[in-house]
Amino acid sequence: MTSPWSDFVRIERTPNGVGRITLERPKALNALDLGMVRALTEALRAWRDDPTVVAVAVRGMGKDGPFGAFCAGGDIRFFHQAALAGDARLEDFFTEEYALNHLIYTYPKPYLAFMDGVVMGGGMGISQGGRCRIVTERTKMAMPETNIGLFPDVGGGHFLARCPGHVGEYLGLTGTVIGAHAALSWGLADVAAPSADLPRAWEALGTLSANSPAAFEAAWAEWTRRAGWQHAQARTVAPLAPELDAAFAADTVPAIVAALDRAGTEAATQTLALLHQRSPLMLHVVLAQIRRARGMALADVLRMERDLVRHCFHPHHLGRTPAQSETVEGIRALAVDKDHAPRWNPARIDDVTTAMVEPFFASPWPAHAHPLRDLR
Ligand SMILES: CC(C)(COP(=O)([O-])OP(=O)(O)OC[C@H]1O[C@@H](n2cnc3c(N)ncnc32)[C@H](O)[C@@H]1OP(=O)(O)O)[C@@H](O)C(=O)NCCC(=O)NCCSC(=O)/C=C/C[N+](C)(C)C
Repeated sequence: MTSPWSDFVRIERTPNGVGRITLERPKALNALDLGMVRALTEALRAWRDDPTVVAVAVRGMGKDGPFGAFCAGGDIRFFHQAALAGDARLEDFFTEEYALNHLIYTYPKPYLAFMDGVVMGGGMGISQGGRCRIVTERTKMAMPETNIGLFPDVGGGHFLARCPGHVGEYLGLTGTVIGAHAALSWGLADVAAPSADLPRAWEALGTLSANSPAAFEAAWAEWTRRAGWQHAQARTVAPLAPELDAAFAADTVPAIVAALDRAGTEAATQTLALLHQRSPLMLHVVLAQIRRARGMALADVLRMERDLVRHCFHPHHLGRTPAQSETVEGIRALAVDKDHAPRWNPARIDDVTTAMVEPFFASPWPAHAHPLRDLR
């Protein structure tokens, strides 16, 4: 049945105690709106507290049926409209989405994410905290937010900071799209499956016999091994190209740019071209976000990101209104006017100052009034 919170979320519980969720908004690549976030949260809380439920799985509906697309992130068109209209639901969305991400990370039962097709932004937020993150040859994974004048949130600081070497900075700043191989190598997936296997795997969830979450996890692991799926432990880590890793180790964005310029390889030149398309302001913010997140617990990372997203849409410290925010401009260019020509402000990486970046990290709320104060 569809959730009472959203027609875009189908919720079912199999007789053997597996909660199954299907995102059903294929025309927007299953982009998440507030109703979908609430539907997921309510289902997950109910199943967490139901002793007869042993595991949960989530997938997306593609244009030709189940699978083929997981989730392209938060509904950026809604962000744009809501920011321009001063719609208070935007703030609720941010708080509730981050709380959902935290719920998934701390979920006491196996959470399986079938990450077939597009997995971006908020799609990473509802999968990276899972215990079994399944990718396929069709997976297109990214944290593309610098392309829309935003930053890799939904726990991006947490999971990007934990990638090997300086992969996290590379992915977060450039928004590069990766496939199954890189996702497995860099700790962003647990198992790779042929997409053709997914329908029977989904059905198998309803047949595995397990009377506890631990027994389910063991039975599922055995099923995937028999199916010949490739587990992350079996892989050697494929590093980022050495010149990219060295460049993204630099202390500042201009120093990263200079290092890529000096390296001059094809990979460095392509990476440099990507960086020059992104919001210069947000490149600086994202570098600081990932570096700070390395020393922080998940709940603190999400609180920091909640502060950052508030400043992104209310950039008073830059003397700008919500309508003049870098994010509203980035979404306009990508998904509203679709001219793909954002007018970033400042336009040049070298023109971003510390005084523009540092206030993003000052919380607009005292600790006792923070919207995510209860996360542990
Ligand atoms: C590269 C993408 C994913 C796919 O490109 P494509 O060419 O294969 O498909 P197309 O762009 O035509 O998309 C099909 C339709 O889906 C709509 N769409 C796609 N993504 C979204 C989205 N995130 N929100 C709303 N609608 C979306 C797209 O407009 C098309 O609709 P029409 O046919 O024009 O009616 C490409 O779609 C893309 O780059 N999408 C954006 C990806 C992105 O930036 N994701 C991150 C979003 S921010 C986020 O997730 C953070 C959330 C946290 N928080 C809320 C707290 C800020």
